[in-house]
Amino acid sequence: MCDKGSMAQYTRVSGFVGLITLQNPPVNALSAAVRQGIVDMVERALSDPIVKSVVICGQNGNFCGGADIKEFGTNMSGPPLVPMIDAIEAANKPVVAAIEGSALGGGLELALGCHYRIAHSKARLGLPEVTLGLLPAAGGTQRLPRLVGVPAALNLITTGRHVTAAQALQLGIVDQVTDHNAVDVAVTFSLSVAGQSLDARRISTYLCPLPSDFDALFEGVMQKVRQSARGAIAPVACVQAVRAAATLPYTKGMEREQELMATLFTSGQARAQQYCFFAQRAVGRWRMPSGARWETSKPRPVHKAAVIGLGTMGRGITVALAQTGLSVVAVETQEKQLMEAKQAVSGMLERGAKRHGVVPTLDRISYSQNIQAIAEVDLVIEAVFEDMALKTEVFQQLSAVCKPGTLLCTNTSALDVDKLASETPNPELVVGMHFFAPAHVMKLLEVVYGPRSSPQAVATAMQLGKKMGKVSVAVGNCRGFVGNRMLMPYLQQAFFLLEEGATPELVDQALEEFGFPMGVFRMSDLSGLDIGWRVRKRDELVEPDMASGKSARIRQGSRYSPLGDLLCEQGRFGQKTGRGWYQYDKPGSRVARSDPWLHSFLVEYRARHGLVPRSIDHQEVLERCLYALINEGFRILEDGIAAGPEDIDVIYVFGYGWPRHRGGPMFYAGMVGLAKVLERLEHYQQAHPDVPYLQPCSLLRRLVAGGSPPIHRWREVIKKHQSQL
Ligand SMILES: CC/C=C\CC(=O)SCCNC(=O)CCNC(=O)[C@H](O)C(C)(C)COP(=O)(O)OP(=O)(O)OC[C@H]1O[C@@H](n2cnc3c(N)ncnc32)[C@H](O)[C@@H]1OP(=O)(O)O
Repeated sequence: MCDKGSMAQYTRVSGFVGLITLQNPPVNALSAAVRQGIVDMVERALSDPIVKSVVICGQNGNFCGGADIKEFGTNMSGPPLVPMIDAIEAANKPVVAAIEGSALGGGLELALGCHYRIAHSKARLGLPEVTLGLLPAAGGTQRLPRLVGVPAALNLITTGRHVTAAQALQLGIVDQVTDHNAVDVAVTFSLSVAGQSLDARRISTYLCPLPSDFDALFEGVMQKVRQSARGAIAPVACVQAVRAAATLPYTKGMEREQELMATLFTSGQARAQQYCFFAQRAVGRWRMPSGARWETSKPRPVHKAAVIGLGTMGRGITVALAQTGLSVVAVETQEKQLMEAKQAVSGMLERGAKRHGVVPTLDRISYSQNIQAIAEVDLVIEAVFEDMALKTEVFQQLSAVCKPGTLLCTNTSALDVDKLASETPNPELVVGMHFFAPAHVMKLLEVVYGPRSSPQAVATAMQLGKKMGKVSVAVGNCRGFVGNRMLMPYLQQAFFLLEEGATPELVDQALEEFGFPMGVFRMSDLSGLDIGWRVRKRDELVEPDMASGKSARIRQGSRYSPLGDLLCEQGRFGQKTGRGWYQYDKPGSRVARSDPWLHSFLVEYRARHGLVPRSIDHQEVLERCLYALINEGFRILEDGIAAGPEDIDVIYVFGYGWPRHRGGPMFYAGMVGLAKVLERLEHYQQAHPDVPYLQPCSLLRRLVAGGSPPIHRWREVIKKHQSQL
């Protein structure tokens, strides 16, 4: 017997089992139609006198990816989840969840409403709502602590992390794990428990086990969450909801859960985080200005890759490649450096494998001092020192050594990929792969195409990025690409603020309260002030004589702050030298402390240049640093360097610490209001006419003139705007 019309299919199997299969590919999200289907099919199974037990599973080996996130911004219709799950739990026939693939969010909450849960060994479970700015409001915050205890529930709900089936079994979330077909196992199992009392199987009736250090536990978790969430409201609400589970009867706890969810559901933070979810997936559907796109560009197979240059970046890239299962040839010409790198790479692989309980992939890597060793690889990632002449030489060697068709990638954060490509006989095979340090940890990868890069080369780099677990964004070639190009006006404004009266502490505090993990000056101290100094020297911005006088603050016709250069001249390179914008106990130490020397230095500097310090508040810091950065984002869109605002936002959230609950710079601009951003830029530009970065971009003006359309409609405006430029 079978009903195929609905988005939950009903079949009677093994004579007496009602099998309900969710059917909403690709992840069987609980859309209104699916929920209606479940309600109808559960009712049908329970009212059929022949049916002794019920199994719920998902189509195509995937249980359920949770509520349909696309519905959140709409007028939601259809049966709500809570009464649907309560009805399943109240059923008088055993209901078993057969979990294959994922049981996430509402999907896991549905399973928690069932009387038993059987998972396939490869299944993954979790309550990731917090990452969407929400909490598990289909009873998840009330049932999970009752089932697994408060500490484990707090951990899972506030982090949103997924667990494996084995971990879920250990925690007590599932009753059984199988390597066989989970649906078949669940069907057999459901018959074996048919007729037995279900009193002890309804989680909502359990007493929540209370930890002895109850208050200390909640206080500790709340403190941790507030520190790491930096202004995000969902993790805090998650803690409050679990506390309700531990202190209130189930129905009262559910009321609290719903109340907290109501606040989150309509919040700007939830909208921002859900935007991030879809933006992260949208960047995979890349396209180039030539019209080449992800669907029509087939990647080349890559079985063997090489990394050239085993400094910090090369080592991280080698680890990331080996962890995908590729054979890697790691080349470093200096013997000492090669030996050190081998040791470091092995260590990173061993630690990573230990964390994941797997065998390290050391034997996938062969090390060599000889570039001839890469003759047979399918793809090379060059990661030598950031110097054009050196990279050009390496690329010429690569072209001579590699078999025809080998893809040549350069790991660079700023150099001209097109210029490098032009030095090779096959520029179509060249792309940039801008990794972020540490390369085996950071999620972001900018894949940089030049005008001559072939779509196939881009497709291959994008696919390789995905295999490495990266969020890869395809961007055009320009100075700094997307991320670092937008950082320039941000840094510049921070320097100017110091000249005008701010301190590094004030600027950093404003940015950290906004949600960045580190303010701009603490971040500069961490990455090293000498890096920017080297670039500015190369750009001939650093004057040999920093004598007093106004001319020292004008370079190439625009306002310039030599503050960073002056610090570097004093050997203050940041954490590594124990002094930078802050002071540190010793070189390499990470705890930044205010430095009276720096404050006196700023006072003297301002006096020398006739600058009268004024009081600067957090709002001005945020507006000047962030709006200047956003303005550059609009220029990037105007220039076609990024295909859409999602690309920029994903780069900033995954690579630059932009707080996810604020969606990314371009989304944030939309939230603030494009007209307001424009008005403030105009205001600051009038006050600082010698700062070109504050000159509002014409695309921003056009968007405002067009009534500030929502972000998903910007691409239409951009296209029109570009065609008229
Ligand atoms: C009352 C409120 C109660 C409950 C609240 C919730 O349940 S909120 C939702 C909680 N669930 C999640 O956060 C899970 C989100 N999904 C994922 O993490 C992954 O998609 C998943 C399930 C692990 C599968 O990963 P995979 O890499 O295989 O696929 P991908 O992520 O690319 O997704 C494929 C397409 O499915 C879309 N999608 C995924 N989940 C949902 C969802 N819950 N709702 C709507 N759409 C979803 C995703 O956007 C992809 O679409 P595409 O158009 O192909 O880009």
